[in-house]
Amino acid sequence: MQTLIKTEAVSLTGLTKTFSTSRTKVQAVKGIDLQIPTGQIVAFLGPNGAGKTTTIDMILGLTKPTAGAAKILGLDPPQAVSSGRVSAVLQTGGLLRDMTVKETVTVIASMHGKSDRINEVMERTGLTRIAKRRVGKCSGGEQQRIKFALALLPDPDVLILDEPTAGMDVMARREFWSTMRSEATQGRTVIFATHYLEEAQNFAERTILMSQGKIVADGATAELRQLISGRTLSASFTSEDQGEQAATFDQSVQITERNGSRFAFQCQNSDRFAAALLGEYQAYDLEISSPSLEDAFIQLTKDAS
Ligand SMILES: Nc1ncnc2c1ncn2[C@@H]1O[C@H](COP(=O)(O)OP(=O)(O)OP(=O)(O)O)[C@@H](O)[C@H]1O
Repeated sequence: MQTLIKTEAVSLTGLTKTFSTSRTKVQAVKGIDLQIPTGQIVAFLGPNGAGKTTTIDMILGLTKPTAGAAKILGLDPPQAVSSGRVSAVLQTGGLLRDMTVKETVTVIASMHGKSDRINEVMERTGLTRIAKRRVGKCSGGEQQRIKFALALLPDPDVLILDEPTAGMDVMARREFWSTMRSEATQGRTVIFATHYLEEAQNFAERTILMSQGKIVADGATAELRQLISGRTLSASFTSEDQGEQAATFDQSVQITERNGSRFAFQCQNSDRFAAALLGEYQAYDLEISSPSLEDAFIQLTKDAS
């Protein structure tokens, strides 16, 4: 009987990268172990300097790991990339400014032997209407879309995108993700790095949280959402006693900061608590905020240690 072994799209073992400069050593990635099955849509989420780009560069074979290994589709990165089964949209890497959008797509398509896909890919990535524009005249967001089109030309099995919406406004971002959604079908693996929790929430089924070169959480995006679903409410009271009283509203309420008669609380049921603060507890100057990604990282890193 034949045994079918399913190849992982990406497999990282003890992946480590240390950059040495004349003065210091920066441990950008600190021993990551990770398996991404084919067909999964995965977000690498993390603040600046978390190690997302370095990890992606190692997956693509653009940087050599200091220790450990990266495999993509069961192959060494350079082999996988040259097979045309892996494409990337990177932050760096320029386009030729004097060429038009259509010329750019045409040149790369002919290099891949995919000239038949030019019109389809341009249409799908919304480039048809700016086909004659010179690349140098395109906005940052439009240039990102050109890179995206180039990455789609070979019809790759694995698509890797490093902050693909950098430089796009809210509308352009929305449009980009709606195009992406239709591209992420038929078993294509999509891995993207982002700073935006919202992008991970809306698009990825799995989110890998990175902080300071390590994975601090890895799971279904919906679970992550739960984890940071609480709210912070800040309010002023007529007396400190009133603020302390308010903290007894329910078990989820915790005082996180106090400054005289101004208090900050964390709680789960923010709507009900806000109503009680303004009514029952006679609070004023109420502010409600969601925990930032940074807050979540601090919490998760604390939990992990
Ligand atoms: N070539 C390099 N030489 C020295 N340090 C580097 C180099 N590349 C990255 N680093 C450092 O490694 C750490 C991780 O950087 P990396 O770019 O991977 O993070 P990131 O999560 O992608 O951040 P961003 O969201 O800002 O792109 C940072 O501290 C960065 O300064």
